[in-house]
This record gives sequence, C-alpha cells and structure tokens, in this order.
Amino acid sequence: MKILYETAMSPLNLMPLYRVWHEVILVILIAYMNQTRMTDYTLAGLSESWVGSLTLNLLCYATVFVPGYFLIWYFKKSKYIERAGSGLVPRLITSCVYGQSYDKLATTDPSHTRSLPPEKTLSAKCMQLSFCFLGLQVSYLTWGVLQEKIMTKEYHNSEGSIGHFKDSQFLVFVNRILAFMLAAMYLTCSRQPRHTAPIYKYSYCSFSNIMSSWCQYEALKYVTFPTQVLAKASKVIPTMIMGKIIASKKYEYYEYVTAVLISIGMTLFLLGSTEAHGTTSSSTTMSGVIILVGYMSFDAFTSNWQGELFTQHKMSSVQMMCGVNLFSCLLTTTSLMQQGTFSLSLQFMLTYPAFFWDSLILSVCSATGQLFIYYTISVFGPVVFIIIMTIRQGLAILLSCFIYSHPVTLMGILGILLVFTAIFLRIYCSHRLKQVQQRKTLPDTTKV
Ligand SMILES: Nc1ncnc2c1ncn2[C@@H]1O[C@H](COP(=O)(O)OS(=O)(=O)O)[C@@H](OP(=O)(O)O)[C@H]1O
Repeated sequence: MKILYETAMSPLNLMPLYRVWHEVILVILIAYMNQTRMTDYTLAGLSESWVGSLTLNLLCYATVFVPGYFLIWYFKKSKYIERAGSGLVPRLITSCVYGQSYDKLATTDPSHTRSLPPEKTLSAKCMQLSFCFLGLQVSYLTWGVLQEKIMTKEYHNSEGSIGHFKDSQFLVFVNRILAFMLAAMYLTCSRQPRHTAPIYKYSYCSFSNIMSSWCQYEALKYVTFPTQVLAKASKVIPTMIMGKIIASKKYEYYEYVTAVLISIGMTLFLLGSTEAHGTTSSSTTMSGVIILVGYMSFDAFTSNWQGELFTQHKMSSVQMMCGVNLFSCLLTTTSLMQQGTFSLSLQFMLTYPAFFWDSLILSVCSATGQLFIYYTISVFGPVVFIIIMTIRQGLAILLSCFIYSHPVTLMGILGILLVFTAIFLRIYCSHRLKQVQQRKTLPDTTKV
C-alpha cells in the first residue's frame, strides 16, 4: 500500500496523474450530459444555462485545486519540511505549503522583533481614510466607465469589420495579469517584510473573488433592477456576518444600526435616481436570488479572508496583491483555455487594436484600484472597505446624473442624507467608544 501511495505521488508521476484528472472531467461531463438528456448539445450549449456554465467553470478550476490539494496533502503527510534542503525548489515548496512560522522568524529576523508602530492620531487617521477613499473612488469610477464602454461598444478595424466583445472572464484575466506583473515587479525592487503566510492560502480569496465577479455578471440576467440594487446596497451586512463566522469578530450595536441605515439609504438613493436599464430581466427568478446570495457570500468572504491574513501574517498590501493575483491568473487562464475562449479573445484583440488599448487602460485602473483595496483592508479592515465601495456605486450614479442631466428625486436625496447621517454616526460613536475605553484603562496605567 505504502509503495503504491509513494509511486502515485512521486513527482515523476504527476503528469500521468494530471492526464487522468482530465479524463475524469470528461467522464463527469459526459455523465452530466447523459443524466440531463443533453447528449445532443455541445459544450457551448451547456454554458448557456447558468448551472451549466457554473459547472463548467468549477470543473475547470478543479483541475487546479484538486491536484494542488493532493500535493499539499502529500507534502504535509510525508513531513517534507523536516527533510527539506536549502535549494530553490525546497524553499519554494516550503513557502507554498507551510509558509514561514512567525515565531521562528522572530528569533532569526530582527525586522520581526521590532515593536508595534505608535497609535496614529485622529487627524492622521482621517487623512489616511480620505486617501483610501479618494484612491478607491478615482480608480473604480474610471474602471466602471471603461468596463461598460468595452462591453457595450462596437469595435471597428481598418478593413471595415465590426465586432462586439462579450467575454467578461477574459477581462477579469487581463485585469489580474497586469496587477500581478506590477506587484511582482514592485516586490523585486523594494524592501518588504519577510513573507510568512503559506502561499496556497491566497487561493481561497482568489477563488471567491473570481466567483463573486462571475455571479455579479450572471445575476444581471435573472433579477430585476430593484433586487439587484438591494443586494449591492446592503453588502455591508453580509460582510459583518462573515466577519463573525471567519474571524469571530464582535461588533458594537451602533455598527449594526449604521450598517442597516447605510443599506436602506443606498437602496432609496439608487432606486430614486436611476431607471431600470442594464438588466435583461423583467422578473426576479429563484435562479437570480441564488446567484445574488452567491455574489454577496463570495464578496463578503473575500475581504474578510484577506483581513484575517493581514492580521495573522502581517504581510504588506503589495505582497497580498501579488499572491491573490497569482492564483487569479492561474484559475482564469486554465478556465479560458479549457473552454477554448482564450484564443478567441486574443484574436479579437489582434483584429481590433482599439480594444487592446481600452483593455490596457482598464487593467491599469484595476491594478491601481487593487493597490487601494489591499491597503484599505490592511489598515481599516473589510467592513470600512465595503462601505467605501458601496458609496462608490452611489457616486457612479450621481456622476451619470450630472453628466447626462438626469434629475435626482426626493427619495434619492433622502437616501443620500440617510447614508451620510449613518456614516457620521458611525465615526462619532467609534470615537466616543475609544474615549470611554481610554478613560477606563487610565487608572491602571497610572498605578504602574
Ligand atoms: N476584496 C477584494 N479583493 C480584490 N478585488 C476586489 C475585492 N473586492 C472587490 N474587488 C474587485 O473590485 C471590482 C469591483 O467590485 P464590485 O463591483 O463588487 O464592487 S462594488 O459593487 O462597487 O462594491 C471587481 O473587479 P473585477 O473582478 O475585475 O470585475 C472586484 O473583483
């Protein structure tokens, strides 16, 4: 049994294992088609229903995750770390599977024994928050405009042909590859804290991030505009619930109350200021509700998991950006290649040079936006980040009302007032709470 296990898991045998996995996928697909009486349909047909398209995507991602899972399991089971040498490959395997223990580093690396930075003053914190807020708004407002342009614009070339680009997964890939390259370049030229997290841990939030993007695009086909607005405007509530599940976080009452007020205010504003365009559906179906719940859960998981990684491993935001995008590139490339759409999108890029330039600017905005995302989560945590992103949706609508001279209704104005009151309340209560806590701890410190 031991010999069988060792032969199967030997690195030399990994290629056949990988091929076997492809065979397994084909068998599952055929079984799926048989079971659902879809034998006459092609894979393209399968991807037309959301369940089919989701199954296809998940199977493609599984070709990365399943071998990865078995490799990690094998290295841990065989206690690889105890016999790992000092070459490049052992170091790489150790970083991917185990990371470097923070305690171990503290004894060897002086940069890890330094004391914590002093607590920032209120005005310094306000400056930092305004920096994150402005950075996220500018990057993602531009990104939103460009994304809509790419997905709706007709592209022309010098030979007179016209084309529409429709593959959102390719856009996600283009955004991630540039972000990964920029982060990797920055890491090689700058001094960074020692990286302690096992690299595979980034794959969880990378997967949830890709899945939340997929759900977001897919949901548009199955839900009415008000349902979609309600889901997007109330993202802060699932984020807090997920924080309780993942990190056992405790929130104060004022945080729950202001989260609900922000959600109600944003819903009123978005419903009061926009018309129901952009959605192809005139009714909300069960499928739509399932996909929206998926969107909110994956989105809430992503930022909370990232927040937890920052807390546990103290990596820099660029290290996080590099790690997450590494897996996002791996997952999206695998899926695009296996579904045969990668070459089609590249072909589109070659045929329509204007599309190349639009995608490049889109990825630059996305990469800048990601820098701000990771910085905001590392300094202020996932809930503040989600509130800023929720406000972004409101600002995007306000901007379009301003550009296209749409009026903002009374309900919209009430919504804005409610959101700002809730934010003010949140800042005020958090400040008051800190003062009370400081007063409580003051007698203890004077005794010492
Ligand atoms: N936590 C975290 N980490 C990394 N990237 C993230 C995160 N949250 C949002 N995003 C990316 O930001 C893009 C906009 O996301 P959303 O449309 O969900 O944001 S929002 O609706 O404005 O709240 C969107 O980019 P694309 O995936 O390229 O569409 C999200 O993937």
